[in-house]
Amino acid sequence: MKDYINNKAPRIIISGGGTGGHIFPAVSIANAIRELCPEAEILFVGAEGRMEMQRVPDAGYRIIGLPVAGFDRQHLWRNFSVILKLLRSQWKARKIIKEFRPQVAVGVGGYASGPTLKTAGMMGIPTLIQEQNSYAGVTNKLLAQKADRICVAYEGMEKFFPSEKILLTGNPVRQSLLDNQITRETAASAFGFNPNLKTVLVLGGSLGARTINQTLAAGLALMKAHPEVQFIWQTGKIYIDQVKAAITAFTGEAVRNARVGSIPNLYVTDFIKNMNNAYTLADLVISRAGAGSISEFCLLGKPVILVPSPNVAEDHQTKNALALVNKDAALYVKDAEAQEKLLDTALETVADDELLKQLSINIAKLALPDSARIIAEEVLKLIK
Ligand SMILES: CC(=O)N[C@H]1[C@@H](OP(=O)(O)OP(=O)(O)OC[C@H]2O[C@@H](n3ccc(=O)[nH]c3=O)[C@H](O)[C@@H]2O)O[C@H](CO)[C@@H](O)[C@@H]1O
Repeated sequence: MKDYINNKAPRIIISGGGTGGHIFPAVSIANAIRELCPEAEILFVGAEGRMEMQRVPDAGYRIIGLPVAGFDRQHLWRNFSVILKLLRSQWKARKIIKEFRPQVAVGVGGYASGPTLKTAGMMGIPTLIQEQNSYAGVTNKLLAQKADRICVAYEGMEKFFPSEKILLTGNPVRQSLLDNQITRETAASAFGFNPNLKTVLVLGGSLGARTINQTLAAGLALMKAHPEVQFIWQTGKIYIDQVKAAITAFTGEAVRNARVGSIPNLYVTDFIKNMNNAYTLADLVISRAGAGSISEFCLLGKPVILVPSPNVAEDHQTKNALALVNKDAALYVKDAEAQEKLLDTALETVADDELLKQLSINIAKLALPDSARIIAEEVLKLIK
């Protein structure tokens, strides 16, 4: 790597955030840069008050927050304060860039990345953007003209970006998920579960999913009636109290340490920190169709039922999901049909070993490995 950088420690800004879907790839890219070039200085720039302000320092990196906020696409008249925040953020980004003097800036999407990447581009600093989804986000589309390199995870992204800048790298996934050596027994004991029973992992993405939570809350009796299947249910931080209240209303018991005495096959939590345990134990996953989650399912060969969120920009989760469903690599339940179909489909699927095996084989074919390292190399190449 030294020849890229003339023996000087490279300084790199990584910007983006808002949800885990942008933050986790950013941290993976930073780790891969550190691995290739341990002396690299890396500074994150995110949005004040958002998830990255906690998760990035947890991962061992410094982050500065901008007062940036997302546009309200439904009520345009409410955006006056958003424009002011954007101007203040651009001014602050300029100050950060002048002080830190990065040789390259990396944008991982989300409105948090807009001011820093735009300012870096205007100041003549090379930029690389990473798009996780099969339908490009608005911030990345705006940044694309000035970007030097655009790393994508799906084919056909020429619809959104200049084709000569595109590189198909896949989405970076936390390395620890791929190096996982945990046994099924150890994983089961983390949830107080039996390693010999089938397990369904229910994920709502980094923030949780209302429909999936409502569906499981309405399906407590069905889960209780199937003690041969264990459920790990991740609700998201904003829904955990509602979910616990629904469980208590059904059982008459409080949820203690994620467990309920009268439904011993259920584990409920707002967020799973150790995804290794959860993935090791899961025979089937029910999930939103966030791009990062999908990349993990592909790399780990996990059979999955996707329930795309209908509330995301340009319905991009449905497009992410269909890219797999069209190759028989995942099952698909529409958000509007979840209440009616989701739990029954999950119980039928998890009992069908042949189907589980086929789904696992088909989804594993779509994996794009080594993404973080490939992107890190591209970042370092941009340093003149
Ligand atoms: C509502 C919303 O705007 N969602 C977007 C967001 O998804 P979201 O933030 O949900 O992100 P992804 O599905 O891409 O990734 C979620 C990440 O969180 C991790 N995880 C999840 C649950 C948990 O308890 N513990 C845990 O560690 C997963 O392992 C995964 O690494 O960014 C994605 C990538 O741009 C988009 O495709 C999604 O549409």
